[in-house]
Amino acid sequence: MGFPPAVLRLSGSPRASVSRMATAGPILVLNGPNLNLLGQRQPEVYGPATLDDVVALCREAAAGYGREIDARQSNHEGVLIDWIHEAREGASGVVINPGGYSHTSVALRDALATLGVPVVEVHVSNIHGREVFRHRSLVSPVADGVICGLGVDGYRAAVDWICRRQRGSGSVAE
Ligand SMILES: O=C1C[C@@](O)(C(=O)O)C[C@@H](O)[C@@H]1O
Repeated sequence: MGFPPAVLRLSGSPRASVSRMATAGPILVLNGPNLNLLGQRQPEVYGPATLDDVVALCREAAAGYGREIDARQSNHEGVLIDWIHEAREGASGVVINPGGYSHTSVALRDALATLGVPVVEVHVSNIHGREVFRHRSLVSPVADGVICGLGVDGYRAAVDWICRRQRGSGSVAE
């Protein structure tokens, strides 16, 4: 059975619920290769919003819960991995659009699998309605939820979900 045009799969996986919930730290919003070109790149696929717009809407969503965003973008796999390692120390959650690395990077997946905070994978486009090579994400199995096809609103939904599930947990609990 295929996915409908817009896919929102958010599961409360045991991984995040048993994990370290450090809600004091910022939510890391990580964007991978070519996402710096949002708004210019294939607007018929990715829409008119820019990466700055994405960051602004994430900050707005987080601010509603008194939370902060740490937004970063890189075109380099190793840099993204280093930032995920950094997130192990202080981030309270990760929203990641791995771009093309979603479909190729075992290393990125392995880095994400080391995290003990909620991870949501976001794709602006509906990857399941596009080329077959985009249908499989190596990252999805280690994410708590996957949102695709909602345009940049998917980022807002991801931040909102992390904030909601951590609301009230306040402090670090092992
Ligand atoms: O760079 C991207 C963007 C994307 O992650 C998205 O947001 O829809 C989908 C990927 O297949 C593509 O390589």
